[in-house]
Amino acid sequence: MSDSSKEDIPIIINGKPYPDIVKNPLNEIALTSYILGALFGISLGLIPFVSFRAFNLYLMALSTFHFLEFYITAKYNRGKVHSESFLINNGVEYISAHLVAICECSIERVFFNSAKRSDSSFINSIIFIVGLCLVIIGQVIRSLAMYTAGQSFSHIVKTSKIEDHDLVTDGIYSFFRHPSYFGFFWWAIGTQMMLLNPISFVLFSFVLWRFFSKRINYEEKYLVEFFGKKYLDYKKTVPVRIPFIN
Ligand SMILES: C[S@@+](CC[C@H](N)C(=O)[O-])C[C@H]1O[C@@H](n2cnc3c(N)ncnc32)[C@H](O)[C@@H]1O
Repeated sequence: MSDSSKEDIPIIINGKPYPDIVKNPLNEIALTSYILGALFGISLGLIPFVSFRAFNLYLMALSTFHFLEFYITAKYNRGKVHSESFLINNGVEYISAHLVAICECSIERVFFNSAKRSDSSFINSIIFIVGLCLVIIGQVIRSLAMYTAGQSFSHIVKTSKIEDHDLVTDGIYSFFRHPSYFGFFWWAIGTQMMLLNPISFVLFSFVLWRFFSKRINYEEKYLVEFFGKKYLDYKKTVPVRIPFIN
């Protein structure tokens, strides 16, 4: 993921953390927000005129996700907000996975048109609806996690404890041990179900599961180091709820 030098100690003004203007070039933030808003608006506006509506919904889900990553950080964790908080530059694997998904649905749309239609069979309709629900629920859980963790949330895993990092065990963290990962996992899988993309569905499930399994292990080593027995007790009582990750 991104460069850790962007996550330094926050600037404090009147006792409150304030977004660092150097890390938040206003022209870049404004342009990124404009592009994400335009993508959302154009995709929504074209829905009545296109036959593959799931693709428009997918673009709307993508633009909403990236907008909210920045917005929630700016609102509830403003000392840590920076231009990369949009998480658009989320690593080669992330961008490649979405490019593969777009290629898959374009190719299948040309060669297996009826199999891509959510109204062509009962099974397709169910997969599409479940996918849409996962996207919405996944997004809500992810955003709620960022809001609940507040200043303790950081897009980059902390390897040394900073002063404003408290252990969060309330709200959505009392039901999921890693709610933002749980939300992202199902959001991403949901996008591929919505698109009726069998290959990317398997690819996303496998790659994300492996990524979060390793990431949680790594993250928890530091959480135990920072919070000791408190974290171990929390770990014992609250599950991750991503299948086969303890
Ligand atoms: C990208 S956030 C993800 C948080 C959490 N894993 C989740 O899925 O909601 C990563 C940062 O959150 C911190 N973190 C994870 N769980 C935490 C908790 N329960 N309380 C406080 N900080 C936590 C980690 O130390 C790490 O620096």
